[in-house]
Amino acid sequence: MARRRENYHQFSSTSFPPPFLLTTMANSSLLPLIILLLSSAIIAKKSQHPPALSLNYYAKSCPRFHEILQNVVVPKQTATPTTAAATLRLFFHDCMVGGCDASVLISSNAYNKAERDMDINESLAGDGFDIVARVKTALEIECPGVVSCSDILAVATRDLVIQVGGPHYEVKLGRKDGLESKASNVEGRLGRANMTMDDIIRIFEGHGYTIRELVVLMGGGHTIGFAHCKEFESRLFGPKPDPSVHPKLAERLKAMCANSSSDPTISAFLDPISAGNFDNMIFKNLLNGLGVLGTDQAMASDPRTRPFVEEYARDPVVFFRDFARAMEKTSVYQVKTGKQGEVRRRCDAFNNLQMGKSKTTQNI
Ligand code: HEM
Ligand SMILES: [Ca+2]
Repeated sequence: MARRRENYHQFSSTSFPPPFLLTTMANSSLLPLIILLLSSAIIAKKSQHPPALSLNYYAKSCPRFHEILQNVVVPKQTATPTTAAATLRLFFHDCMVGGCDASVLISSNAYNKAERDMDINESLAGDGFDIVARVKTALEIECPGVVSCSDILAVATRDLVIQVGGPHYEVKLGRKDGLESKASNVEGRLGRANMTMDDIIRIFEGHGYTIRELVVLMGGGHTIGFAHCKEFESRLFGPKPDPSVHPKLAERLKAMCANSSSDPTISAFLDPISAGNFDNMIFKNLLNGLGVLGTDQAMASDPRTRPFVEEYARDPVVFFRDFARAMEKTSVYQVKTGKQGEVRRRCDAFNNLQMGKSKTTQNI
């Protein structure tokens, strides 16, 4: 009773409305907000945002990761200089199809026609697959089941780009290997050398790249490596030879590809002037009609891409800076973390060999 009086006294003498009523009012107006916060916290906990990638992901679980990788990569590139280009293309073809998740490394089996058996991937050179497999074997001895094939591919690519003279960029770690690899996922996600610039731009924009990034990636990618005759022959021999091919280059390529029907392995350097080095020569070439692929040459004629070709031909520092940024962006594209993937025991097979059996039978 006394308390009630006391309270009453407080109400009447100090403030109106009384504090307890104020709190209640405040509570009631905040109630929807509190409910919202609580429910979103519950939802967030349920959907458990996947962990982010980090630079020191293997610092505790496999501290010698990078050293072990380098012990395989450096001598392999020295002995087989085609490795860098093979690995860079492999990495790009992986990332563009379902993200950088090593899906391109999976071998087909009786149940599943995998990405690597799509025609566009059949020309991926063996050295890229080989380097990942060898690094994986070396790592499994020291830290079994720890390092993903997708992290190996991403870091090997970066190190090989540097080894052939390209720029450094950071590669965050913690990617998981994908649980799906279907040939039917590839179409429309990678460009082909006979496409129009409209098609190429559409594909790159679909992946979230600007036209500037398209030019730096395509040019940077093709500053090293080879193309088989079938990728550019129509520019030389077709009913209407492409007038944008420099006559001297046309002559050389024609002589080279004369017997390509009997030997389909014949290939030409994508950058005929400085093939082995990662440099901005490819852009200078394009301005002089020395592009081997039709799509590369088209970057120099299309008004949407030409300004960037000119800029990179002029300024190797800007080219390196932009290529590094675009590669760093590529390396985290649609990556899988946490339970979205796995760390494969071997890079060419899912841990569960029956993976996707029922879903993928129709691909065969
Ligand atoms: C839509 C754009 C692109 C098209 C149409 C294209 C097309 C091609 C073609 C036709 C080849 C020759 C393949 C062969 O005959 O074996 C090739 C090779 C290559 N591409 Fe691309 N490419 C594109 C973008 C890229 C990008 C963005 C990169 C990397 C950043 C890249 C990296 C490479 C490399 C390194 C090679 C040489 C592979 C080797 O020597 O083993 N390409 N590309
Ligand atoms: Ca992939």
